[in-house]
Amino acid sequence: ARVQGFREASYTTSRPSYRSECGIFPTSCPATKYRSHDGSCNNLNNPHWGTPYSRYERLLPSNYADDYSEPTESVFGRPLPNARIVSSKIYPEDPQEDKVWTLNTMQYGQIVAHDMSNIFLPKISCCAPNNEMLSEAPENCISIEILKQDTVYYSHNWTCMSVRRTITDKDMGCMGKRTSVDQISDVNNYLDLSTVYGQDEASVKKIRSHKGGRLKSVMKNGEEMLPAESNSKVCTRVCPNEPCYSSASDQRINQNPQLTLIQTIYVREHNRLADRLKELNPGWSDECIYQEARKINIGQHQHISYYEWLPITIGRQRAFDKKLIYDACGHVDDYNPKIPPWVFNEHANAAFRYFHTQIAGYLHLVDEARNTIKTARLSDWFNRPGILEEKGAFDALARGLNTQPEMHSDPFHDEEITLNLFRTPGKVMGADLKAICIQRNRDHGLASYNDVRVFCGLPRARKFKDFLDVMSEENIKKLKALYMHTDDVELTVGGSLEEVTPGKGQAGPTFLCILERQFYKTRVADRFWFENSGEQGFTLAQLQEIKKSSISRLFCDNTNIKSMQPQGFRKINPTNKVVSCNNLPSVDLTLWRDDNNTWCPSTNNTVTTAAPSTTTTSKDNAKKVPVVEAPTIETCSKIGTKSACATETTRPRTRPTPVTCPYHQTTDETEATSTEEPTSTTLSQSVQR
Ligand code: HEM
Repeated sequence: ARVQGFREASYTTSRPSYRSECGIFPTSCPATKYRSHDGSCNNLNNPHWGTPYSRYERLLPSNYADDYSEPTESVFGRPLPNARIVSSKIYPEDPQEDKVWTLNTMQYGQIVAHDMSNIFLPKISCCAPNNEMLSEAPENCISIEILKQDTVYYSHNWTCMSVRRTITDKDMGCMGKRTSVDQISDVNNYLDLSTVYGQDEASVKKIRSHKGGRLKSVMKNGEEMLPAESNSKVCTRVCPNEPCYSSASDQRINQNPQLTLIQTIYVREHNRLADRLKELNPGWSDECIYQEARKINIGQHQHISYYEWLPITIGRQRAFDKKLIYDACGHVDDYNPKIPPWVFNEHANAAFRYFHTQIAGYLHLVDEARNTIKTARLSDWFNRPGILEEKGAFDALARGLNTQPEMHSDPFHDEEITLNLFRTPGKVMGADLKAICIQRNRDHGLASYNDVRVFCGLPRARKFKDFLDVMSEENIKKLKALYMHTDDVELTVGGSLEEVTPGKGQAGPTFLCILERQFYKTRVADRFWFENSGEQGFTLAQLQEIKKSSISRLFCDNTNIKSMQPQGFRKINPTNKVVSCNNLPSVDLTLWRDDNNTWCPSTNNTVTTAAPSTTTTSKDNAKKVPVVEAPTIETCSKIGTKSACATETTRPRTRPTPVTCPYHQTTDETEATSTEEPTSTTLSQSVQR
């Protein structure tokens, strides 16, 4: 039986138009069993913990060169090498595909990253020790014009060799206080699908349809898509009518097609859940259905993130040893109200970014037989999500994510992100993500690589050869050619050169040490964590259903894909063969049947017969309800070929486009020699049965 008496989660938080404090401070916390959208009141003793506009936490004290200088010299006054030069020497392109994991492993990582943090750049930049936000106070700002120029410079000029720094807190009004300030993240820190549901109560209002608990969506060519904005400036448009999706959920949603694809899948999943809950509980209100569907969706996301994705990323054994996951089907109840959920600056702005190494420059569009039918060049589609609305492209890209390998975790990076990031149509080059990441490390004054090594139990390197404990001689040589002293090596750079131990995660020891600390707190600091019992949690039987969710089933349920390998993060191989979607475990939602209509006591219990919706989710529903057909991008409809307004799509590549991906073949050398870890018990068992 469910505990009764909660109120529905609708309340306001205090958000002054002129923010003087970092974070959002709720005026009161309502008695509700649902999490808020901005993360407030998750921790009842510290209701502002985890809210947007809060500081990144630091594992180690900041390490700014000095209060006034440009971050082009180290804390010891020695000049630092130009970030773009470091990037080109340390992170050249040398494409090695990963032998075990699919591109979906990389892509899901970005979903997790965006859920947890986002540097807040415009206008406001830093947070003083007294929690004062140094931002809009005029005396602290140089001028908005300068900021604009800097933004332009930052966006377009990273390609040239004379790289300037990124916007720093010095620009933003923290001058003279560099050593004591922290940067700010503008999204809530909990792993709660805030990328889908938005960051506060105000933005979620724009995303919800307010009917049947659903999120807004539209049908286009028989596909459920996010509502597009016709005149949004956040996207690049080659054709005038290219869609651009709402930034009400997360401003980065349009950044690359595969990111948009997974976010769309999560919106479809919400609506699929909402439709089913409504069927089971016709008396539930819109609010009740919305909150329960959201809760299930987040539970599934947390399960997939921690039980499928995280063990690949940081190593299964480590995930168990560090109490990030449990070999248990029941509740875990490890919530610790004393631990704040803040994201570590060293995590978001160094360690977690390491996985940019896994990005592939070309996205495969794959048919149901797992043949690659086309490829799309990544830099043709930055901030151009319209590719997803091309006929058949959504499903083909979705299959591609689960078929194409991610790139191997090593210092090498695809030039699509080190030369062509955010390349605009007609331009031959774009920006350099790795140079940006190095500059970001400097701007944020992150503790040095050597200091973090010591924090993580490695000895301080006095000479470059002391790095030999975790790095190859060749990589040490590269560092020595660029840096004057071991203490000058930035965390971003040093950590990325550490050897990755096969079977023990996808990063070296220093980054793993940071990642494991972050993922521990992200879990135990969340009162609404899906494995917690209590009024806000799932019943034991429901939890066991949630634990059946998987990345593969998520894709099956929300695309037209008919078959999937059971472990979508793992490449197709003889022990992970493509099977009918019907054979994959699914969450039995009948456990959410509320015959007495007691779960949502404040619900208006009248059964409403809503007007036919113009939106729908599942394939079945798509046939039943009227559909709003949207115009297609006629002239841009041929992916990878030149058309009236297509971008330049080809550059000479040494890599041939693979033609087929024969999953049915039994010999797979890469799998035989791979260094993969033991498979997840739950998943592999369910598959083999
Ligand atoms: C095609 C894929 C990706 C692209 C194009 C991309 C691009 C970017 C860009 C442009 C930034 C902001 C850089 C700055 O201004 O400092 C960023 C930040 C970041 N990226 Fe990625 N990224 C991708 C995938 C990933 C993946 C796979 C991960 C991790 C698994 C990741 C983790 C992060 C993190 C943690 C940040 C900083 C977040 C924050 O602001 O707190 N990214 N990325």
